[in-house]
Amino acid sequence: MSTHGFDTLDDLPADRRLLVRLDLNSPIEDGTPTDNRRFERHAETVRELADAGHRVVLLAHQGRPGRDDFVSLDGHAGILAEHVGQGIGFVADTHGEAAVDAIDALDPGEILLLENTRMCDDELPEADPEAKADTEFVRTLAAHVDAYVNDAYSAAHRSHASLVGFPEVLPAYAGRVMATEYAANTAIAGREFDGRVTMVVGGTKATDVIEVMDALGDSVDDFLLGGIAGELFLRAGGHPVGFDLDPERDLYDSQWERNHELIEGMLDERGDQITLATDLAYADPDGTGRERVEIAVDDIDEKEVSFLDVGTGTAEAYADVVRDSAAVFVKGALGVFEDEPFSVGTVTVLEAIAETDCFSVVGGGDTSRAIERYGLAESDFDHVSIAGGAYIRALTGRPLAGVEALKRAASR
Ligand SMILES: Nc1ncnc2c1ncn2[C@@H]1O[C@H](COP(=O)(O)OP(=O)(O)OP(=O)(O)O)[C@@H](O)[C@H]1O
Ligand SMILES: O=C(O)[C@H](O)COP(=O)(O)O
Repeated sequence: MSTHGFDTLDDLPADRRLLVRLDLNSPIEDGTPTDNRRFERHAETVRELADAGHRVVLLAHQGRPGRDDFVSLDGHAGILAEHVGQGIGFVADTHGEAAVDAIDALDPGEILLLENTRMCDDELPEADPEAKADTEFVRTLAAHVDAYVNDAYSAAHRSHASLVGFPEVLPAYAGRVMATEYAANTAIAGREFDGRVTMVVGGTKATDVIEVMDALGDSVDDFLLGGIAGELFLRAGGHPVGFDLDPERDLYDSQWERNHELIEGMLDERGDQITLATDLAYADPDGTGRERVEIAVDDIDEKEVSFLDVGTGTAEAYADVVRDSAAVFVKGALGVFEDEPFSVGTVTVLEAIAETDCFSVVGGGDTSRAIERYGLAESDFDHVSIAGGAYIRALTGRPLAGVEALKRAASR
């Protein structure tokens, strides 16, 4: 058993038929997943298991039902195979006859990916591990394998069937990514810093970050906000931003409903710790759609456009705070950095972190991609985590459901 209280691949017996949970949740462009660090890192675990002669059955999720990024894992199999350097079979079934037949037909060293776990009704919503273990999904697949490996650290904060159900009924082990990320993020949670501690908060998952901001209020001096969370805080301050203008897209309003009381309370009680954008950028509707236009927040008087980045003045002010910090934690991008005109906020802040001698962690499956995309060196950051929600929750010292399940399995 590892010092963290769970078993790892070092404890795994030979010649197993393994169910291996990865997190391949990726940005989807035109229905297809885009390659990213998650494939590269998980490929090492998968290669190690296949090379050792195990039969490897992979589980992963993509998106959420009802969202544009809720697609089949067909495309993921090909990208992962490139990184592993070996063919990966794919079956468009989560736990039916086709899935079970394909599992039973595996030879030693072969790899199979099953369909998006979230296409099975038993996977979501969150429930306690015993209830998840008692689902048809878990009972069916568990009967066709010998052991379970969880490598999906970045999804370990979710109490879903594929993360907490299997370790209740099978011998369970942490994969290499799980063990490495857990060790790094847990060590960060216990560190003390001699100087200002800053957290840069953005991205689309405002609900995740707002809860964590509330919990970390005593250990972080400055929160610098962008992305969807940033706009929801501006909305709470009475600005006409942070509303869904496209009825097809649900980015702001439901997260506002869920969090506005918490946001208002934080602004009242610790508003001096929270820095919001003073200018924002949007795409010129009269241009090609990619031309960047900036506007001061105080000059926005109607809900007319969707904002895609913080403004240049905000980005520079945030970079100044970074240069004056002993530690900087990033969760979520300050804008839609994938579209270069709207990368200014994210890249300006990341460059300031890279140039400054502060302790730095950049987290988030999407956000960590900005480092390579804009030519920054990973070595200029202390830790680049492929996890988003799990990494920031770890900073609060809160347990992760998937990790707790591995610990229970090891103690049985
Ligand atoms: N104003 C905005 N409007 C729409 N999308 C935005 C905006 N600002 C940032 N984003 C998007 O946020 C994404 C990154 O944040 P996200 O919340 O998905 O976190 P993450 O880094 O992927 O972490 P996790 O691993 O939790 O998913 C980027 O892909 C970026 O395009
Ligand atoms: O991408 C992630 O952060 C994880 O895979 C969790 O995804 P979720 O936020 O859709 O549960």
